[in-house]
Amino acid sequence: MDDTTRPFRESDWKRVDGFDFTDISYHRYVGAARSGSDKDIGAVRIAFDRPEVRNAFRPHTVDELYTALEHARRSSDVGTVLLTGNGPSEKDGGWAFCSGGDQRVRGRDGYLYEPDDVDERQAAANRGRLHVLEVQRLIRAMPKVVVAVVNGWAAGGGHSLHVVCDLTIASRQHGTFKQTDATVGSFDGGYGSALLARQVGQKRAREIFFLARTYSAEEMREMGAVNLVADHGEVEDAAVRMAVDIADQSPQAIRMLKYGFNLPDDGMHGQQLFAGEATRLAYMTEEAAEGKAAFLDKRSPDWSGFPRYF
Ligand SMILES: CC(C)(COP(=O)(O)OP(=O)(O)OC[C@H]1O[C@@H](n2cnc3c(N)ncnc32)[C@H](O)[C@@H]1OP(=O)(O)O)[C@@H](O)C(=O)NCCC(=O)NCCSC(=O)CCC(=O)c1ccccc1C(=O)O
Repeated sequence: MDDTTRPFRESDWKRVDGFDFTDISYHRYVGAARSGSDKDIGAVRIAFDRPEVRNAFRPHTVDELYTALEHARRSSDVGTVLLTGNGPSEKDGGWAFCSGGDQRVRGRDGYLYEPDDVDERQAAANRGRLHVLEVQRLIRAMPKVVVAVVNGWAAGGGHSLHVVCDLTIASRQHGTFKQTDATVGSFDGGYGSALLARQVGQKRAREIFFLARTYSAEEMREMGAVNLVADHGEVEDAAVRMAVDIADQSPQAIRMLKYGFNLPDDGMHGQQLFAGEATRLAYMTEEAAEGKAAFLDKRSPDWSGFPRYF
């Protein structure tokens, strides 16, 4: 197969209206015929769009990424988010998922907005930022399946983003993993390392961070941090096929499963998300409706019709 084939089939996607992004692209899947499904599979594609710097993110990129992810989170007809990087670089043909924080705009207290991006009223709040961690939390907390499509380098903070996604598909020819945080004096001591250790084991995770070596897609699959390796031109097709399968599952079951998987590692925040969804389900029962009705009727609730299940 020709490994320079582009994975992004533009005609199968429609740009999501209402946004004027510069550093990312945001599309909705409209290629039902090619996906093999006759229904809307509820998939969106969010891609870093800075291929000339291996899709490194600056604060403005992170803002846009957060905005698109939050839009996807709030869209009740979206079930799967593909997160990837546009490419290749026009400079040298290199492919990247994401190479982490843009080192050119790193200041002494975080990453700096460029002057044109700074809202004067918020100038003080816009000083050094490390808010890709907010994006990590959003990916973790959104009750949709987020699939990292690693079509090139996943380095530094880009490596951490793939780790925090629910599933990862990687390009056999170009998917390359390298945790460079420590090389540049950074460290993701949160999800990027702890969750990686859950995925590949403590010794392997420490090796990946402490040695900052380069790993192929196949090596990462063998270690357990990648679900599927596909030929470069087919990585996005493989991700769409995952979205087709996800669309066949109950949205409620997916929500409860994602929060159930997160719960042991996410402490009370994980418990709160799981419990919130359990509360939503409870509200849908006659039993909960009786509690509300009794309050509004100014009478004692009558629980006699509701068994004490065990
Ligand atoms: C990714 C590489 C291994 C790719 O190597 P190669 O294919 O040889 O390409 P290059 O020639 O190096 O790069 C081409 C071109 O791109 C520029 N570039 C690449 N990466 C970056 C970057 N991160 N920032 C700025 N520019 C970049 C490179 O300079 C070249 O430009 P030319 O003008 O053409 O020369 C390799 O590129 C590489 O190692 N890149 C750096 C990876 C890196 O160290 N990233 C930062 C890690 S730290 C981080 O991401 C912190 C993020 C964060 O906010 C955070 C904070 C706190 C906790 C957690 C996190 C978190 O990690 O999420």
